[in-house]
Amino acid sequence: MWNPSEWQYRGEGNKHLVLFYSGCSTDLRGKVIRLQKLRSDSQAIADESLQDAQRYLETLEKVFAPLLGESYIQHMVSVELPHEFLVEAALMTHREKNFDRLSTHGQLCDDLLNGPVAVEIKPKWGFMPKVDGQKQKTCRFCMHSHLRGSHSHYCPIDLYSGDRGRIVKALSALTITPRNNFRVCMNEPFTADALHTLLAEIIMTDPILPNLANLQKSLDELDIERIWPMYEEHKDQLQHLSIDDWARAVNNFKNHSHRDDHIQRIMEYTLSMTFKDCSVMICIGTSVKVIDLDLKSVDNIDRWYELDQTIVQHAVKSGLSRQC
Ligand SMILES: O=P(O)(O)O[C@@H]1[C@@H](OP(=O)(O)O)[C@H](OP(=O)(O)O)[C@H](O)[C@H](OP(=O)(O)O)[C@H]1OP(=O)(O)O
Ligand SMILES: Nc1ncnc2c1ncn2[C@@H]1O[C@H](COP(=O)(O)OP(=O)(O)OP(=O)(O)O)[C@@H](O)[C@H]1O
Repeated sequence: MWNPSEWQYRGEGNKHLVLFYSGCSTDLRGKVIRLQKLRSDSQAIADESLQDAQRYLETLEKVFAPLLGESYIQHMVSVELPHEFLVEAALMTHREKNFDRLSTHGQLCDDLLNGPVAVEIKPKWGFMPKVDGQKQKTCRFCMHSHLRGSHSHYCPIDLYSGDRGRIVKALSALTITPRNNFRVCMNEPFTADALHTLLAEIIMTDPILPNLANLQKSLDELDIERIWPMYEEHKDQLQHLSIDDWARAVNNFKNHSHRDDHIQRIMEYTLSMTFKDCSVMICIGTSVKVIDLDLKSVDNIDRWYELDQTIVQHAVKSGLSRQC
């Protein structure tokens, strides 16, 4: 079953390598395996890899499905992989190798880029925060692009706008400068115009983008500028959060309760960061799913605050006038 020559590279991020099945087994046809990249300083042994893989599935079920809706979450099963398979799989990376080995347990799931036309969009931040100044004018993505000196004309606010013309404008910008925000897999000939028209239709009728923007915004009501001081005060109470703690925070959020609880607000902000960084997989005519729903750690809050300040200060100092 685990013959490495029957698996090929599908994609990878910072933390996972994804391979698709190209062999003859009917059970595995149309599947991918998602493997976690580990560094040698990580202590993960087989047991921990199993726990990590199970933890990911449990987080999807208890934290992200209740927020996003079951239908957008892809079904996954945890599988154990033989050592020889992992050694060969590690050689398939396309990035400069940023890991020492792969976890012994991975997730087997449907290949969402396997259809006649499939698209992966990492839409990023789809709302303008309620903070005076530059943040009211220019969206986070455009300010970040400006800091990076990027030539991309993609603005997420266009993509999330619900307006056909603006959606097509965003898709055209993504086609010219896809960066890590856009990937198209086509097994049928399609012009860019035809693809944009089809995608715009799906984006306008499927509720996924409004839902994502709404989650990003309502989980981030206070902005990092108010979250960071709360985090500095409560850091010590935020160690070792369990999946059940996160599930409780989701429940509180959905019930509009614990609005004055700082820990609750910090956890909500952290959840919003996953929704600002996930990807939407559109397999035309088949499915729309959300991937890369990894729970971010609250330990990132210092870094997020620093980056936020760097991005905004650069926009202000350089007189960025863009209105999103
Ligand atoms: O901060 P951002 O908006 O640049 O997002 C990071 C992403 O950069 P991007 O802007 O999409 O190129 C970044 O993507 P790349 O590595 O650049 O493909 C990661 O997704 C990163 O998440 P993590 O730290 O690996 O959990 C993302 O970091 P987080 O901020 O979500 O922690
Ligand atoms: N079910 C799937 N079907 C097809 N391709 C997939 C699937 N899951 C992931 N991929 C591809 O593999 C890439 C990496 O997967 P994933 O986003 O899970 O990795 P990651 O390391 O967690 O990413 P990041 O660095 O953004 O956190 C995706 O961008 C996508 O191109």
